[in-house]
Amino acid sequence: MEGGDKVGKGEDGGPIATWLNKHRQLYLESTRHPFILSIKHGSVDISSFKRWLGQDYIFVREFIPFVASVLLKAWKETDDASDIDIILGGIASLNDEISWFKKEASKWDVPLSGNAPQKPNRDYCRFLESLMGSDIEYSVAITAFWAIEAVYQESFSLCLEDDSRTPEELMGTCQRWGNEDFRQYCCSLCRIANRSLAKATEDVVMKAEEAFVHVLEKEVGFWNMSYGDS
Ligand SMILES: Cc1ncc(CN)c(N)n1
Repeated sequence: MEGGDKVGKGEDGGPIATWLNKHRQLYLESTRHPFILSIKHGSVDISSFKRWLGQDYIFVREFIPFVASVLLKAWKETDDASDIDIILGGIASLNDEISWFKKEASKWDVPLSGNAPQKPNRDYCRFLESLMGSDIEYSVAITAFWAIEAVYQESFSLCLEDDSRTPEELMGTCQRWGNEDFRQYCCSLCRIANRSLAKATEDVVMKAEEAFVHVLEKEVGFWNMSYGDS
């Protein structure tokens, strides 16, 4: 891992490194959002955090079948069986993640049932569903999967840096996605995506880049939602 590469950023010179530069402004908007910076600076409004927590639980419930669809595409299309092991590892950790959400929600008195998804969440989940179809190639789906994980990894690792003033009671949340193991997992997903893209047609590579941009846009919308009335 070259120095300076914080998250799996296509350090193996595949198309993802190119896209991260080409769409740098949007990538920064999604990974240094004011909501994340407010956690890092210790100025976060707890009602924003609680709104994000309730909405993210709804998102993760939709994310599980999406990851399962990526696993199925890997089984059908990949030439490297280790892809399946890595994606399966991601599904296993989602099982633990659901338990974490339930514990965290009860700690903050955030109701998880009867919580309606707000429009940015509904839009994001609809986008996930659009990627689950058998008409969507593995290269496109695995690129979106990497991007979704990488945005959270980079965002929450910001809140763990030495100069952070992250409130103690939010450290568990930041460590969940900001930790080194999750960064390594994102690097693995990035390598898988780059390897798949290297063998893809120009048209599929273009669709994967569009999916990458859509993920970044949906992530910005998701963070914005924590401010309420969206
Ligand atoms: C909106 C969102 N994006 C990404 C993640 C990380 N799986 C998440 N939990 N929620």
